[in-house]
Amino acid sequence: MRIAIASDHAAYELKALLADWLRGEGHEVADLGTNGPESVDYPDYGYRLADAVANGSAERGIALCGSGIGIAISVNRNPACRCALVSEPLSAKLAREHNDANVVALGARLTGIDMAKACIAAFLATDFAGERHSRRVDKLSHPPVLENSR
Ligand SMILES: O=C(CO)[C@H](O)[C@H](O)[C@H](O)COP(=O)(O)O
Repeated sequence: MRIAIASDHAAYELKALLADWLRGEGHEVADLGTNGPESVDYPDYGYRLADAVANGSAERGIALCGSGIGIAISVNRNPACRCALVSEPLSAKLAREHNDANVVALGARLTGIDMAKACIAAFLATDFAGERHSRRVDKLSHPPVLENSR
C-alpha cells in the first residue's frame, strides 16, 4: 500500500521507527517530515499529509504529534480526509469499518511503539463495511447549514 506519514518534532522518532517497520512489511512509504527535534508547527505537516491523501499519491496517511490531537485537527481541515485519533486497535479497526477513515493519528507522548504498530496494523488490514455506514460517511461531506446556527 502507498502510505504517507508525517509528524511534528514531538513524534519524529516514533515516525522513523514506524516508517522503517512499514517498509519492512512491504509498504511504499512517503515520509513527509519533520525529521529532527527542532520545534515545528503540527499544522504544516498535517496539511502536507492531507494533501498527499487528497491528491491520491498516498492511499492512507499516518499523522503523529505529541498527543495526536493537533495534527488530527489539521488533517481533518481537508475535506477529502477523515482522520481518526486512536490509542488502541479496536478504535483503529472501527475507524476503517464504520468511518472509512483514510488517515490515522497517534500521540507519540501517549502511545508506545508496540501499541502504535498494533493500531496501524488494524487500520491497514480493515476494509470499510459500507451499507448503512456509507450514508453516514456521505453526510460528513455535506454538512447542513442549520437555521439556528445563522
Ligand atoms: O498539537 C499537539 C497537541 O494538540 C501536539 O501534541 C504537539 O506535538 C504539542 O503541542 C507540541 O508541544 P511542544 O511543547 O511545543 O513540544
